[in-house]
Amino acid sequence: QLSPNFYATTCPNLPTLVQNAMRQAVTREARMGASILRLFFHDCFVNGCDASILLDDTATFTGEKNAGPNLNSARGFEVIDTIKTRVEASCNATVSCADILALAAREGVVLLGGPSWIVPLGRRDARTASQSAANSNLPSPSSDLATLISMFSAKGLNAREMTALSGGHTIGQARCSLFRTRIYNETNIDSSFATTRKANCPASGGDNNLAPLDSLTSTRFDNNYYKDLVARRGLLHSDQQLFNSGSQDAVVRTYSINNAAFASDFAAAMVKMSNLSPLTGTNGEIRKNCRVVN
Ligand code: HEM
Ligand SMILES: [Ca+2]
Ligand SMILES: [Ca+2]
Repeated sequence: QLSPNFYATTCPNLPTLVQNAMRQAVTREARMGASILRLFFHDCFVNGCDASILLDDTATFTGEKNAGPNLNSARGFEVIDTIKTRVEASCNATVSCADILALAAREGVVLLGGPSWIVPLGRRDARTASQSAANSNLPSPSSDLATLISMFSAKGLNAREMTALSGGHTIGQARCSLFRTRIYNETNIDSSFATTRKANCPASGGDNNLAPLDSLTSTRFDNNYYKDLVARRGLLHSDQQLFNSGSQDAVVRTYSINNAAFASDFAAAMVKMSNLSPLTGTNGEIRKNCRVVN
């Protein structure tokens, strides 16, 4: 139902506008490519790719930004605002925030050296958001493999697609509070890796100290994340679950030695995720400002 050509006549320079703004943002801070990718994931898993995550809370509206997985964690909203402002200047009241986020996520990945894919377009923006769905539909870093598989399966994504999408952790950072238990209490971890991470993540305090999700190339979209998993250097409990004598070990091994296989599976799974229950036709709206309903 979505189509890559949706704005071909109504906003032909849309891809260029998004690309240029993302290039500026990622040049300023490489991590922004990661942050925008994560925003898109957190949008799509909560009532579909409808830009629900972009809505600000107000006195009378509870959105998703303060849900557990997003609070003090989701970032990059200003970049989406900048893109939206430029797109409105060029194609007034035409392009949804949901489509801008989908395009920006791809650009971030491409700018950091990852695969490209064709983004289906024509999503419209939600007039609602759900903090409770954000709390219940997004996986936690303490999730076990069975939970990860079932949460992705609930979104129509199989275990292999879950493992490929988790490769999003080849870029970006995580806070100490979310990996402390892993580095202090778990045994399926490389001991020198644990020691290194403990230096910037004390047993108590330093909750917001950051560490790279990929130990070597956190600003490069490559397959090193899977090499880390094979070496038991997964940062999050949920990461190492993908390589812990379970059903995904073989897939992780394949991706760890075959970047092309990872890149192509990741791209295909991103397209699938980007099709999660979009609002189309006359449903939803084209928001003027991504932070508020019209
Ligand atoms: C499989 C289940 C997943 C879990 C449990 C999970 C969990 C997390 C956690 C806990 C963080 C760090 C947040 C913080 O420190 O505040 C994080 C960061 C990140 N996640 Fe995931 N994630 C999952 C899947 C994904 C997927 C499917 C993608 C994208 C395709 C993704 C992309 C990212 C990125 C890029 C970052 C870094 C963001 C930044 O540096 O701003 N994650 N994730
Ligand atoms: Ca959503
Ligand atoms: Ca990497």
